[in-house]
Amino acid sequence: MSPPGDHVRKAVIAGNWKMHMTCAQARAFAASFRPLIADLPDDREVVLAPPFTAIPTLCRHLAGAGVAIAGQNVHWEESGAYTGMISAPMLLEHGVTHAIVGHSEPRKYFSETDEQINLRARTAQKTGLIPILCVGESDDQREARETERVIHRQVEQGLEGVDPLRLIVAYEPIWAIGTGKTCAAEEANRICGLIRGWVGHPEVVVQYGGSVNPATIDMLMAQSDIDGVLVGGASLDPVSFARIANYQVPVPA
Ligand SMILES: O=C(CO)COP(=O)(O)O
Repeated sequence: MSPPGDHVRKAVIAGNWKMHMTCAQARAFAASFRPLIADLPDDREVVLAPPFTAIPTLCRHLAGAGVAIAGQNVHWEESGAYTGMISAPMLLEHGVTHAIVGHSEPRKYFSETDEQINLRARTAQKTGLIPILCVGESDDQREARETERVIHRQVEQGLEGVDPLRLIVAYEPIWAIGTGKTCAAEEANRICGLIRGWVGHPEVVVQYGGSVNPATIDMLMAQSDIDGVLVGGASLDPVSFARIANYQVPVPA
């Protein structure tokens, strides 16, 4: 655990657009978003993960704005017969710097395993991308009090052979994703602290994700072990995502 409010790690505010946004919509977003983040304090970084098709547009229209671009996934091979997939060199060619791996949606809809996710994370690092490894328990697992066991396994298997210093881990409880139910800040902080311990390096950046919005961001960022957020729905609107990026930690009374 870190002392409260002592953020030695740079905060990382990331948006995951999932399967939203055409190139035209990404262009309009960039035009509105750019002036709203012009004066961000330098204690934080902003990352956006658009769909693959909107990556070149977003890279071009946010050039010089201080926004890093992420892939929403990355294959473990650098090329090959994998119809429909995108490799790390393909992302790097456009200036992409990060890649989400192990998000609960591909885990659920495409049956991604911890072993595959580990291969993705390793390939990402090997080629120079920073993996954003997502972990988190389902509602049933939470009810069955399996949260710690599930996340411990995801961290241990997902990060085998992965360098903790070129890595972000996002704690995304599945029951909080897209439901409007943000995990209580103290509970999210507790799990993020556990994740830091399991990764075994105090400098690893640990984010929280799950229904983060402009009303909850300041309290989340006030927590000692939450170094940033991974935002879905609220990152589609430039005003709300800019408000999240411009978070202000409340000063204790
Ligand atoms: O899955 C998420 C980010 O990766 C969270 O999505 P929401 O912010 O829409 O709950």
